[in-house]
Amino acid sequence: MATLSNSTNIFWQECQIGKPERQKLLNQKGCVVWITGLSGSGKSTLACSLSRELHSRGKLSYVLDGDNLRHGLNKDLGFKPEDRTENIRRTGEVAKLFADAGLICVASLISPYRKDREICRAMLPDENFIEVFMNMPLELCEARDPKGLYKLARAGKIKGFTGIDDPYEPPLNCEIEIKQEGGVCPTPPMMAGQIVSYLEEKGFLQY
Ligand SMILES: Nc1ncnc2c1ncn2[C@@H]1O[C@H](COP(=O)(O)OS(=O)(=O)O)[C@@H](OP(=O)(O)O)[C@H]1O
Ligand SMILES: Nc1ncnc2c1ncn2[C@@H]1O[C@H](COP(=O)(O)OP(=O)(O)O)[C@@H](O)[C@H]1O
Repeated sequence: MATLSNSTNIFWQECQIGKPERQKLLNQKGCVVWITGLSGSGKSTLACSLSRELHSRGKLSYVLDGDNLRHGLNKDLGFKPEDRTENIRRTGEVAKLFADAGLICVASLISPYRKDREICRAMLPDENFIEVFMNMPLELCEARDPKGLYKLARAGKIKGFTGIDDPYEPPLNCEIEIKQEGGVCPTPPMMAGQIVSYLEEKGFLQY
C-alpha cells in the first residue's frame, strides 16, 4: 500500500468558483452525514431513505456505501484493521470532496474504530461532520442477518467479523443516535426524519 504524504513540490490550486458559489447554486450547505454501526444495523437503509427524502425536498445528496465502495475504489482492501483504517481514510477524503462540491454526502460504513472516524471528522470544519450512530443491539443485527454473514462468522467461516471477533467501538460524542424505543426500531422514514430535522435545524438545507 502506498505510504501517505509521499509527494513533494506540490502546490494548492484555487479556482474562482469555490464552495460558497456552488452552495449558493444548490441552495444548501455541503456536509458529511457519517453513519456508523454494526453490519445489519440499518446503515444502508437509512442512507437510502435519507437520500430519497432529501431528493424529494430538492436537495442534492450522494451516498457512499461501504459495500459499494469495496466494489471499486476500495476493492484492494480487506478487513484487517489496517485495511479498514485505509478504507475509512479514503472514504473520508472522498466525502470531503463531495461536501466541498456542496452536496450532502451520506457515508454509510461500519467504520468500527473510533480513531478512524475521528480522523475523518478532523478533515472538515467540526459542524460539517455529522456522526450518526446506529445503536442497534448485536442480537437484533444477528437476527436480521440479511446476507448470512453472522451465521458464517459464528461457524468460524469468516474470521475478524465486526461484533463477533473484531471490535466495534461506539461513538462517545456523536451528533445523532438512532436506537430502539421500547424494544421497537424506528421505521426508515422515521430514522431519515430524525436526520432531516437535524440538518434543517443547523441550516444545512438552505444557503
Ligand atoms: N469481516 C467482516 N466484518 C464486517 N463486515 C464484513 C466482513 N466481511 C465482509 N463484510 C461485509 O462488508 C461490509 C462492511 O464494509 P465496510 O467498508 O463498511 O467495513 S469497514 O467500515 O471497513 O469496517 C458489510 O456490509 P454491511 O452489512 O452493510 O455493514 C458486510 O457485508
Ligand atoms: N428501521 C428498520 N426497521 C426494520 N428493518 C430494518 C430497518 N432498517 C433496516 N432494516 C432491515 O435490516 C436489514 C439490514 O439493514 P441494512 O440497511 O442492510 O444494514 P447495514 O447497511 O447496516 O448492514 C435489512 O434487511 C433491512 O431491510
